Amino acid sequence: MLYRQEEAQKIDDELFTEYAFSVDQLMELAGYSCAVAIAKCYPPEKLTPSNGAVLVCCGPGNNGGDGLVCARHLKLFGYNPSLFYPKKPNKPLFDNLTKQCLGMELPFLSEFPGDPETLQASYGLVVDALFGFSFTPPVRPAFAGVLDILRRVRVPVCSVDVPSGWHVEDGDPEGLQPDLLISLTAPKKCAKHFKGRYHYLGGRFVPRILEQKYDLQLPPYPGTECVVQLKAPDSEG
Ligand SMILES: NC(=O)C1=CN([C@@H]2O[C@H](COP(=O)(O)OP(=O)(O)OC[C@H]3O[C@@H](n4cnc5c(N)ncnc54)[C@H](O)[C@@H]3O)[C@@H](O)[C@H]2O)[C@H](O)CC1
Ligand SMILES: [K+]
Repeated sequence: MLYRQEEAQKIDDELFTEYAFSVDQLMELAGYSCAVAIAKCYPPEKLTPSNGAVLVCCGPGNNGGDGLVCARHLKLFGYNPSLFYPKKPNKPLFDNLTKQCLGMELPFLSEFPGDPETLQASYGLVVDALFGFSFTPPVRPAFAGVLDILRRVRVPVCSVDVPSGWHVEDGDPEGLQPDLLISLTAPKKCAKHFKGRYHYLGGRFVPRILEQKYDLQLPPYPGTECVVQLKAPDSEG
């Protein structure tokens, strides 16, 4: 079951109000599941360049927060993440997530690599945590250049929840084409346009009653896993 932007926002809101979760809690689980899905698809020892360098691009909303959490866990999993975080909101949640990353020796870039070639010479993977389910196209100028470079890089791009720049329901055929999509809570409608090799669902925190209310029909997570694979490359599937 694929769901609409408005439903995604309602479910999110209910998790915080009716079910009394805090944003930090859900963001930790969301970002952690992204790091786990990335580690399953691209083990650090197989990345080129061989130092496990990953560029994590974080946007101004909660999708960006998921990116900060994901970067921290990637570091613990043996990757070498750097962050690009040009528009940090002035809120304790994002201050703390930033401090945690700095405390774990993750560098923050002052400028985005100027072209796809420069980016892929230094990083074997990009995490796209720029925009999630609250994005409305077209992208504003501040992020247009970054999205254009991400659209053209040849290293795999892993998108958190929604490929950035895509309409949450209609996608964007000319836009970014990630190799991995990690849908959070439940896949949004745009996921039907996803053409990459790997699709995972993460954010294993949805109470059964909420799942039934929105008829999410979530696939069963295996055992104690925090992610479930929805699409594998043809050779594996
Ligand atoms: N319940 C869950 O599944 C959880 C999901 N999480 C993640 O949170 C995002 C949604 O976060 P939200 O803060 O609502 O919005 P976004 O991050 O998608 O973006 C808002 C941000 O973007 C700016 N913006 C919007 N449109 C444009 C545009 N056209 N150009 C430039 N900028 C734009 C807007 O001004 C805001 O600043 C969800 O996808 C998950 O990734 C949580 O982690 C918790 C649980
Ligand atoms: K994203």
